[in-house]
Amino acid sequence: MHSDSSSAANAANTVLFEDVSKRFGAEEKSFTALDAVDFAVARGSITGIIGRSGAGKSTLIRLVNGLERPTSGKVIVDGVNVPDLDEAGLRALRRSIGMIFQHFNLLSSRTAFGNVALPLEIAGFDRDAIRTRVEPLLDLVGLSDKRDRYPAELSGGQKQRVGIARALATQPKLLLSDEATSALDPETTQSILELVKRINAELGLTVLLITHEMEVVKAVTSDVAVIDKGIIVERGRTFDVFTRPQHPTTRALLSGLPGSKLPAALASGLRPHKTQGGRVAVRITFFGRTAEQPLISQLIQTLGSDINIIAGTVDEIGGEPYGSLIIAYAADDATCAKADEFFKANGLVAEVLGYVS
Ligand SMILES: Nc1ncnc2c1ncn2[C@@H]1O[C@H](COP(=O)(O)OP(=O)(O)OP(=O)(O)O)[C@@H](O)[C@H]1O
Repeated sequence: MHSDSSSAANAANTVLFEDVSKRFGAEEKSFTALDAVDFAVARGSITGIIGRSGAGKSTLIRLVNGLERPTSGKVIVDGVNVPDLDEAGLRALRRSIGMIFQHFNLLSSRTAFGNVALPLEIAGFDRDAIRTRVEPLLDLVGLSDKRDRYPAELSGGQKQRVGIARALATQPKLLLSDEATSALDPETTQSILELVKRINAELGLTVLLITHEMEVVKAVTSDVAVIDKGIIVERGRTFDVFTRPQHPTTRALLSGLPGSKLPAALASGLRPHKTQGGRVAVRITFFGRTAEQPLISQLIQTLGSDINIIAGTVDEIGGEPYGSLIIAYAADDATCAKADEFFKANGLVAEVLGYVS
């Protein structure tokens, strides 16, 4: 029974963390970097891990390629528990995992071609086999014309493309990305993310990325986990987590996203408590089919009173559209009860932001 369910879990997931804890330091002064983490990275997904500095993101990723050992629990990659591997097993594991980094980690003495070839040389491929493998990879990342350039002659985006081609050289099943776009400008970030998405779709590669950039998670990931002080506090489909964040840490991390900030005039006028004859400001989020219905005119009819539309945005998360609208209406109990009933009946997520006079 148990082995059936675990083999099903291994088929569906490239990485499984089972009750993983990691403590650093001696017993009495030890520091818990990861605490009872249960988390799966679905095969073929682009999964993001977000969290504040020091939350445990890098530790989590270092457990996957065996650079750290868990204090307890299992880290299963493609059906194999990484802490059980010997040196030869770890070398084979690392060949099956590609990794890209914030500062690219290219060898300055080698050309683009030479950097991509390096893991193949280490794995013992001959010159012809290396050329056959490297040239299509340089082509895939759009750098065929830069094959003989040294890193110093390449832009940041081009260096990261070399890093991606190098990560793919040993035909890994899993790509780990550690802040890979954090040193790049927004436009270059966008083009690197497009490349990661293409690789994920065309090669069926599972991608696990850690980042502090919420825009990156929003643009490319299908799934996300939020880590806070070593504990996974929230996880799910990126669309669900980003449109309906439950945990205060998630809300705080997402508050920096464009569109989630309140217009300055509204923010300065918001009060936490009702005032006599005042109005309530509410953010409504629309998804899927609800976005297509004439909900505002229906709401006006339902409430029988005027509604101010204060701000609105339409956006996309992981390719799925959603809209958000901030409105204000009379804050008396009867109107609020009717509005709540309307939101519930129409499957709308409504969040009270505060009160305005
Ligand atoms: N080798 C180590 N020895 C002792 N403590 C460590 C060690 N490695 C990490 N830590 C601690 O574990 C915690 C988690 O570190 P980690 O690098 O995983 O965080 P992070 O979320 O990746 O942070 P950042 O975004 O700043 O890179 C931190 O408090 C860190 O100081």
